[in-house]
Amino acid sequence: MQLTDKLIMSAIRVAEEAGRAILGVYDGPINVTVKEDASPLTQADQAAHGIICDALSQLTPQWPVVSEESDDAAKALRLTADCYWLVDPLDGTKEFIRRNGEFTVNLALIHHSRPVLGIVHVPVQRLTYWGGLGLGSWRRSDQGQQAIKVSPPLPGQVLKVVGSRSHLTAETQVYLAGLGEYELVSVGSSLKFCLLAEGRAHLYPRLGPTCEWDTAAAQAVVEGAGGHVETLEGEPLRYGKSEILNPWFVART
Ligand SMILES: Nc1ncnc2c1ncn2[C@@H]1O[C@H](COP(=O)(O)O)[C@@H](OP(=O)(O)O)[C@H]1O
Ligand SMILES: [Mg+2]
Repeated sequence: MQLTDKLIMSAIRVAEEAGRAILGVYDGPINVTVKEDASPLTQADQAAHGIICDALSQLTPQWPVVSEESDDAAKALRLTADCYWLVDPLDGTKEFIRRNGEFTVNLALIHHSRPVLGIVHVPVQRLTYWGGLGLGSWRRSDQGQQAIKVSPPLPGQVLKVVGSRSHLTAETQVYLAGLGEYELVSVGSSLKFCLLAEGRAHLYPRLGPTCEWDTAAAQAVVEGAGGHVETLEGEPLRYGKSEILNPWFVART
């Protein structure tokens, strides 16, 4: 499978277009409904989902699109397709509803169970991260574009840890208590991975539930930046598992 710059740039434009639709909702009244799994859904999740599914289906008709907001038949494609887009149109819906800016648009290309390309767009910051193993990782904002790399803690430096703002579990707190000295920054959505990928955090332990679409794009960005996203057994997170839930994991430099 060939990932050309043209394809990557086109997919980035799709994420950014979805981001503009999300901001259109963010600036007005937000209608919140509750899904079967009790998680919130807004008209912004649905608008972004529609834009992304339509645009990616046109861009790469050979690869199915599986989104958090897809129906069950489309979601099941992740169990059989060799190569597919895995999308979270609006990660951090709770942060979106709170209007704290910590939400992202996430497009991952999965090939043979691995995220080979990830795009994470942060609408409020007009900021996009992308990358993958063998591609490197990049960030682009109004200030310009640059390659990004993870930055392991320097000797004597306090460990910078990122954790969920809305879903920090007791198990994660027990893990943190075993770390010695650390500084915890709470952030919503897949932004946590991006802070690690660009060297602003050292560790993101997630001993709690996430779904495959929450992690795939940002895992590719971390891996392209030289970092790792691993289960507690030290295996890279994989996709197309029989369960949509990921095992607990740690993202690290
Ligand atoms: N009990 C649970 N089961 C499955 N996924 C959960 C969950 N609690 C949180 N998540 C996932 O965590 C994501 C938010 O991550 P964070 O807590 O790091 O901001 C949510 O994404 P959405 O906002 O897209 O629903 C959701 O998918
Ligand atoms: Mg999500």
